[in-house]
Amino acid sequence: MAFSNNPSGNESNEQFRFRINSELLLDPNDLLVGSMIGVGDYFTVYQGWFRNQFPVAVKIVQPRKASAVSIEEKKLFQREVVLLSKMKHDNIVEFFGASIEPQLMIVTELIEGGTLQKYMLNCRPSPPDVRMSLGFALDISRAMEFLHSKGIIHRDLNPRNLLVTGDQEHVKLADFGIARRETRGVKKTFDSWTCRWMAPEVISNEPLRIGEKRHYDHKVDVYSFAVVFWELLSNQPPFPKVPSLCVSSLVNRDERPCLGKIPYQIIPILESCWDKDPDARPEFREITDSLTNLLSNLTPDSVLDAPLSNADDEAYADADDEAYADADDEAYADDEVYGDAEAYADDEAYADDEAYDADIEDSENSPQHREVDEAKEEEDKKKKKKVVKKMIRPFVKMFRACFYKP
Ligand SMILES: Nc1ncnc2c1ncn2[C@@H]1O[C@H](COP(=O)(O)OP(=O)(O)OP(=O)(O)O)[C@@H](O)[C@H]1O
Ligand SMILES: [Mg+2]
Repeated sequence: MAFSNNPSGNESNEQFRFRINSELLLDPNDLLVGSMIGVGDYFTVYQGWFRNQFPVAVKIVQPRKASAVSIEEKKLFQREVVLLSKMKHDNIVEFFGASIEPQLMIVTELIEGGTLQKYMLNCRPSPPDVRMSLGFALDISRAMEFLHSKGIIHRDLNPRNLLVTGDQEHVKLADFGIARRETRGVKKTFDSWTCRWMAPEVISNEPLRIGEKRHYDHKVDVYSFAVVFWELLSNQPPFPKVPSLCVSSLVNRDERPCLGKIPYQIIPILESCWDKDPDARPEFREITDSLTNLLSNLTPDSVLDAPLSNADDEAYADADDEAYADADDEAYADDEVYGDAEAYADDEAYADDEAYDADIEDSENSPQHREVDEAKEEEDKKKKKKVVKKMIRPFVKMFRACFYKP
């Protein structure tokens, strides 16, 4: 790939001097950049080769304005370079180097299994095997334990920022774009979908005095971990029926994702991790210990027990049906696997649409088309209902957002 415009060489460059240790910089001529593998808010990510020897991921800052990288973007880039270069851990994406010219780039190890979000979409409707979920949760906990030991809060822990290894055995933490040193942090802007993983103290709607900042600490990551862990066990998006705008008031009223299908042994871990009181949440060191114990007591035949509850079953069936599909649409808009996720969400609908069209065509051309049996009629009705649901979904979403009261 040819390097396009030179975003670091523009007027705002004069106002911002990079302070990146030269040891962290690599020679861009050693890089071969290939096809695109992901798009985030700040970066477009490409598969590449370093010195023709090993594959790498090349994250290139994508300026919001086509012509220039803003100072804000340069600061974020610099912050990510500095943080990532210090994070050497098996469950954190390995940093190889960065480049300022001809473009702002971060080069890391290539993780071939895609995001955890994509992995879970591919598993749906079932959750991953419980051993696999526990293993992934343990990987995440270890990465976070390491991060916190360095005094860093991630602040954006969600399945889009976790990558699955090529052998699908492990996950690694990626994307330090909004991580920061712990200083009883202040709120940062975030997109509405990611608020589903954010702790109540971060997304609180409580009014602030002028100049006052919202305070929180590293325990916000413990809350986010709990939501990701819950997702791994249920393979449901958090709060599928709730519009993003309303999640904040819901979690601040102590509502949490449904524990109906979660094994008994894991419920206490989730409940403590997403406790409203940050001080009541455990440290990752303790979570790592609990998960290690759980995993080591899990023999090949042992099954973790999930409570049986009809009410929960119904709730889930309901969520599976319509709201779940809504959530997928909403959830994965403007996401790097947007194509995949939308294809996934739409796949079913489109497959249904096509099947529906095909059915109508078949039945019209068939000499026996008047003899459609009851089961078939029922099936057609269901398909029509789905098509109508799909059509009115945007309006329903709008209504929910306007009138939703938790
Ligand atoms: N090391 C890697 N190996 C493989 N794919 C990667 C790697 N790093 C990033 N990606 C892909 O690129 C996408 C965007 O990367 P990243 O999250 O780092 O960028 P971002 O701009 O900070 O995104 P966002 O703000 O949406 O979180 C990831 O979701 C993932 O699909
Ligand atoms: Mg990201």
